[in-house]
Amino acid sequence: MDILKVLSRGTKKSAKSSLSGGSAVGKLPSSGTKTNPQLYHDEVRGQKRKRDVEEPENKTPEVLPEVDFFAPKDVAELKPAKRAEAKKGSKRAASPDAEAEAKLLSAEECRQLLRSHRLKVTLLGKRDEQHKVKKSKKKKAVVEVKKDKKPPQLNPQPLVSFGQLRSTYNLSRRVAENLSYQGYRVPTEVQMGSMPLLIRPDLALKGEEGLEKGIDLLAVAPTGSGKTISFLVPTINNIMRRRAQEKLHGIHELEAIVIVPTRELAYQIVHVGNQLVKGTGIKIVGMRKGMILAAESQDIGEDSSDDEEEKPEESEEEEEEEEDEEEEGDEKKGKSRKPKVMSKVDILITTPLLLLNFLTSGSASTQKVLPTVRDLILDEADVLLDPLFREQTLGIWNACSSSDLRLSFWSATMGSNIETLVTEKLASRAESLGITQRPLVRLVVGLKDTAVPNIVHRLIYTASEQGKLLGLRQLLRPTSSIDSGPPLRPPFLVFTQTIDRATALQEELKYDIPLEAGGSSRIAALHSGLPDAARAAIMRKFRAGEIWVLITTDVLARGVDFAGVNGVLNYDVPGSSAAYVHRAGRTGRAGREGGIAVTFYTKDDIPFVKTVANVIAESEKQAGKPAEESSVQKWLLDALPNVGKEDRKKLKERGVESRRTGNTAQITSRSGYERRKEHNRKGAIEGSKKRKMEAGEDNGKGRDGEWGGIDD
Ligand SMILES: Nc1ncnc2c1ncn2[C@@H]1O[C@H](COP(=O)(O)OP(=O)(O)OP(=O)(O)O)[C@@H](O)[C@H]1O
Repeated sequence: MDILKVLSRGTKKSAKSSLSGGSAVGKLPSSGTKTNPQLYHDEVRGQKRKRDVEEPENKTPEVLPEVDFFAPKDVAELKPAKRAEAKKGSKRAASPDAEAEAKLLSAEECRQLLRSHRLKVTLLGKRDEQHKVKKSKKKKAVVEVKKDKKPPQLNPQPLVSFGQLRSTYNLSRRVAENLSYQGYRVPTEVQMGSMPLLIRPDLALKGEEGLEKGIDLLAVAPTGSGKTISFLVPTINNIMRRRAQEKLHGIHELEAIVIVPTRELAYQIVHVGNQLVKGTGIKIVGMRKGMILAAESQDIGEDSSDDEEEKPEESEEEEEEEEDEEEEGDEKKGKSRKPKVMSKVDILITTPLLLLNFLTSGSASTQKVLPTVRDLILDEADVLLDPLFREQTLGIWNACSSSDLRLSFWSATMGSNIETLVTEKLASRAESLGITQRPLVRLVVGLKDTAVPNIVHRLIYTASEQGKLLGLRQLLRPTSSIDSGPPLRPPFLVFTQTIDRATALQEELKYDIPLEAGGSSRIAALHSGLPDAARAAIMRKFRAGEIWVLITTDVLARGVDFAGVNGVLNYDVPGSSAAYVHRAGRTGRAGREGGIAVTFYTKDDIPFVKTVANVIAESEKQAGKPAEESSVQKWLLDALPNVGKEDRKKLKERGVESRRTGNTAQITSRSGYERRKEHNRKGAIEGSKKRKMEAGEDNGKGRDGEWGGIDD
């Protein structure tokens, strides 16, 4: 019965959890222990950090609230005293611009504070020049050019506390209150760096010629570091400020679009956004198939027939009901659902193809444009600008025709190729519109690209595929632990390379959990081959703690926030270092300790393990772990072969080849005879279904051009 006890632990919501048996267990993400969301707070030599002196609210982590990990952070859940406190705080803080300026930190204080939080802000823009030189000159010349043209570093005002959003940056009172209700106490590094830049660039970049009017932003910050709040709060606030200035009350106009790679992430952002817009009148909507938005047609130069078509006014309740239904999926309602005219959307959250389909629907000679959009946000920008989605994403980007458009790009991983693409695209857009290009600022938290510093990493070699299965079963046992480190405890995520393998692994493990503990209902598989309703239901159950082991593909690798997930198991090696970072980053969110990422590898994976091993080594280095204690010893790093460019590309696109076909593609503990018998039982219909699914997966996309699995 031990397994029941162990698995039940993951679902407890109280900080005084029933976890027992060692301090490591007490620190699990699901246990609700206090945490500090700031990953980096190095000492600044010879200077006490100003925020420690000035901001009592910021003295924490001791006073951080206990977190109810799986529950939505709803205002209604907060105690009345806390609500009143939040309200008082935000009212008290109102102040005019002059006062705000007086509160700004000196340039040196900014520099010190940014440095102590490992925040690096640079002005991009000259890179294209560097690249041209790189191609045409010899190596020596390149080095010289690079040295000379290092992008200039900036020291913008960092956000020292959330209270400052109101007192210094004049954030809308409502939004400040809503943010306060979330229970956050200190801004994370990415919030420190980005929010002033996006809310009040004139203050944050005071004195920086040409930047005060506003910037485009490329932000690279670790997984789970609060990027969603970083882009949503400024976006909401900018809409409110502009409407207040122009005395536009009670209107709805599509002003901001957030593009994300998966529908799970879209729903999640709608949910987070809805907490922030309560009482503001702003509507955040998730894009759905058949939804019609207000748009202009580019070719005929006037509104097309379906533009601005008003439907009878809906009551707030009706609209809210519709949004709630999104999570349930459209399938339930059948295909007869009519396309709907949306007249009330201020912020749209969408996957690329859904919106592009709308923009390109209708006559082939017309293309719809969205001139009212002033904020275009690419969350998980590197994947959205990867060749897989690039055309779709750029299609939307091109349709946002406002000369005031502000762009921001967010991810935990951003290759230099993406930076170059963004820089070039911004320049060509400015040229074609005949406008001055906004400056592009890059903000990096920690070291660019490569780390998940606040979790434990383990690389485990098994002699065969069967060994991995045994290993996973071992991990499901209550007494097991990995080496001498903390055990992997449910709830956790298991990543496989393909949809087939996810399904097969679920089949294989479903009787491993005793009936008394919920049996097979505790294990589920989620992938892009499932209908919307099933995906939404699984997500809901996992968040509610009803599912303990969720087997999935890379469809859940990015952005999805399961605060109480204790660990990630890479049953199959990820296809790139970025894929490892994003998968591993599903645990240890908001600085929570005790998260663990385990990666199994077999001899088939050896050519590709070095990328993962490097990320682990870098993560541990950033976390301050001495090299001799690293879980990837130097001898292993030295011994692992380097991966050639071509192989890396192939792996990224297709995964480990042998796992797509043949014996090692199967996950099973059954004998060959049993497997053949089972195989013969499968009918032709089943076979054709499977082929369709594989076709969708082959190009890395699931249905609707969504992020589906392999690739990164
Ligand atoms: N200042 C804060 N203090 C504590 N928790 C926070 C803070 N800001 C955000 N969070 C919480 O941190 C978690 C992760 O936030 P979010 O999903 O925005 O991360 P992310 O940076 O977008 O991660 P990813 O790169 O994986 O998409 C969320 O549960 C969010 O509620």
